[in-house]
Amino acid sequence: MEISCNWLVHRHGETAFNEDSINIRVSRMPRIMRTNAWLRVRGATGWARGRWRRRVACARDCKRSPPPSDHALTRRSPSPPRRPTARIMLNMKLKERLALAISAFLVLFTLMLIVDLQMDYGISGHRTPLHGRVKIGDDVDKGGSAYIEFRKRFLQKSNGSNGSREYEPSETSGSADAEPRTPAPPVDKYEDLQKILHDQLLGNIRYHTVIVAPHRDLNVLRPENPTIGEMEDLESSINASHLEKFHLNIAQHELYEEGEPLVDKILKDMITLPILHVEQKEGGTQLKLIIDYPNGIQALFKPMRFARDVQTLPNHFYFSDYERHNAEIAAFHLDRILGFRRTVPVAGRVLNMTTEIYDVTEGDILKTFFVSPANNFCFHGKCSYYCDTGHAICGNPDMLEGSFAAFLPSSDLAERKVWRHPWRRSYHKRRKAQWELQSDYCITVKTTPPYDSGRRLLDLMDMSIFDFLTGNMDRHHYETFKMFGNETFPLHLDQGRAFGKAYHDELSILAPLLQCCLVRHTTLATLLKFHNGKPLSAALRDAMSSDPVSPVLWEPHLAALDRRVIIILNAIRKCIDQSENPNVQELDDMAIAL
Ligand SMILES: Nc1ncnc2c1ncn2[C@@H]1O[C@H](COP(=O)(O)OP(=O)(O)OP(=O)(O)O)[C@@H](O)[C@H]1O
Ligand SMILES: [Mn+2]
Repeated sequence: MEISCNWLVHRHGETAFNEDSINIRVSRMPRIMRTNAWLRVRGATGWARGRWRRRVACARDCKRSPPPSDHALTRRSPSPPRRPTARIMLNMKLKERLALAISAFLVLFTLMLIVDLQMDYGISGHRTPLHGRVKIGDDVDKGGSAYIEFRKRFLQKSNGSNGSREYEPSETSGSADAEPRTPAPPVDKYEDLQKILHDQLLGNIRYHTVIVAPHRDLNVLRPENPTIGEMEDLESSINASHLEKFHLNIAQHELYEEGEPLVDKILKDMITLPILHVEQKEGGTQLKLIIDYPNGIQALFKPMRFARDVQTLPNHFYFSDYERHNAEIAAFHLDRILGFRRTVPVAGRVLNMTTEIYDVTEGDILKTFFVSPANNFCFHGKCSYYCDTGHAICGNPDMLEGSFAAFLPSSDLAERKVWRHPWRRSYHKRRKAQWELQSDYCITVKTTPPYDSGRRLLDLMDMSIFDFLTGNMDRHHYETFKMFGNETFPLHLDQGRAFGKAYHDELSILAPLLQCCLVRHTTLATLLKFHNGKPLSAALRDAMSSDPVSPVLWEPHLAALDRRVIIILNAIRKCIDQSENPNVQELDDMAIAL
């Protein structure tokens, strides 16, 4: 079986997948069987070689004299006459019969594969269909989540087939040109949701299964909220930089306080201070530079690669998408506007590549600088993705735009813990993650520390909303500050792959919210405020207008935000419906079946 799989997969040219599957199978066997498995593989090769030699010999001799076995058969004449097919089968040697059987099996298998693709249904159950349609979770919702139900309804109203929706430019409140548009006033004000919030504040609702009231939310209660400075017993000196002061002010429950004046000062520092030194950052997949300013201030630089209106290539997966510097800037402002305050300050700036990069760096990166055929100054650095001449970063002719993210405190001051995101994607073109296959996945997460108590699960709901708004599918890990233990906020770090598709709303990013049906009162209140008041697009546009590289976002991306707020509100409403009428899904399923 291992051999035939090997053959099949190689025919499709998928060596990596093949090696994986073979290794997994072999490594699961007991040691002695593993040896046998390999012997079988080796035996097969020897067998094939022997067969090839015999065929060559046969090509020389067979025509002249029939093989001895044929003579033997002709002598056994008294036996009763057989049907022609049976005779052919008998005349065949064992190995030829074997070969015929294998060929027949392969033809059948290929047919099954074709049928499988047509039906969009994985043969193994764990194999993702090869084309773009994504089947998420079981058909029947086992965990009381609203995911399947919501997706069905969502799709009934849309022309998409993959649990998400594609829009034509004319369909959205924004247009493909860069003209800002004011969206029409909302038809549905979500008064049902507003009423729940109101009742919660009045204390009329003590407990709600979907909306977590402020008096139950540790992010609001904050029984303790020490800062890094307090934990480490450090105070900033008079001549400390804004960034140092900012570091010491980072608290257990937020990166910075609402209205913190240091944030704007840090933005200004990163935009205006001279650049003293530049070095490529180790780790990560795409090129990033560490920028040194005077007074020990540092920033993480991501370069501009494309114009604002260049979207994710249709055939690119989320994990092979390029990073966009402007997504980092926009996500910082969005995080601040939404009141999360979990993203480091990020600003845009245009650099002179000669004096502000080339002249102040050293090492191997220097060897990657060149002048392009269009006479622009370019470099590509060294990294695991897109660091070659074909994907170089080029100035115009030597001026380069980029994002500058304030550096987090060093690990000497505040070590960070890296967590695998429970709803991380598979990062494989055909494999699915567990949450995509299991509709009651949230139950598994909810019962596993640190998601079984405290604020963490609610933080993931916020992150899912934040990422859905920006279209970021690349949330594989997240980080927290170790010194605060588990009861602390997760950083919203790395939004390089956000804002890639302005006309596509990727519903699967909302899976944590839809599978758990849980949201903070405060987060819902913020979304309703933008939906019924000044739209999120307008608030973000205003917030980013003072950035040196403004306009930071292409207008259709801003318009998408208002559209996505509505989708989130609908999702929350669906969750509430489901919690109040747990049998509603069964009824809907019956209705669909009829
Ligand atoms: N502002 C920052 N200050 C200090 N370190 C940072 C900052 N932002 C990111 N990092 C660190 O640098 C690493 C790489 O950053 P980032 O995730 O943005 O790059 P990336 O190339 O997109 O990585 P990946 O490909 O793994 O997603 C992160 O794991 C994080 O620990
Ligand atoms: Mn990244």
